Amino acid sequence: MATSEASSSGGNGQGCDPSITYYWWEEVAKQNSAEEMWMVIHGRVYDIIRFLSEHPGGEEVLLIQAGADATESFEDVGHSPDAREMLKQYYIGDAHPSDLKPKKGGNKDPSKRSTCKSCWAYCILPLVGAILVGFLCRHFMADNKSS
Ligand code: HEM
Repeated sequence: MATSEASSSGGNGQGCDPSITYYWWEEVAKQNSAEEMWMVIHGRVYDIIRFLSEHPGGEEVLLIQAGADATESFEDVGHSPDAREMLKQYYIGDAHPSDLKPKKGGNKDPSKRSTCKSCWAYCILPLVGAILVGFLCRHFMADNKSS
């Protein structure tokens, strides 16, 4: 179960409801053991350890999503309203609204860098092309004049 230490983790941030326990993504990721297994679905944190063996879709799929955001996988399956109702009994709090969700496949910086790279390519390449065409035109015009 959630510890009081975990539950005090920053419920006083901007736009936070004092009646809700907020968890940082880092904390959620750590709760991935035989005693506690947390996952986030639509920004809400669930401790699904009691549900593991009962899940009609099997334990395996839940284990893969443990400690992470399972929203996409949960929705992909097209769970029934009953399944959504069941979620409530495992709810322990919300993912902290001011915490950034960890991205799959690395942090934000590399993707930022690649965006910048492509931006440079988009700006510089046409410029170099235009200069090259200008030089070629001048070269051919000079050739025509001299002959
Ligand atoms: C705590 C969260 C979850 C609950 C309460 C839950 C509940 C259920 C329930 C009740 C069913 C039976 C079918 C239905 O009523 O929709 C089901 C099936 C299934 N669930 Fe979940 N589920 C959860 C999370 C997940 C996640 C994260 C996945 C990831 C892929 C998943 C994959 C599946 C699959 C593959 C089936 C079988 C679907 C089928 O046989 O057609 N579930 N789940």
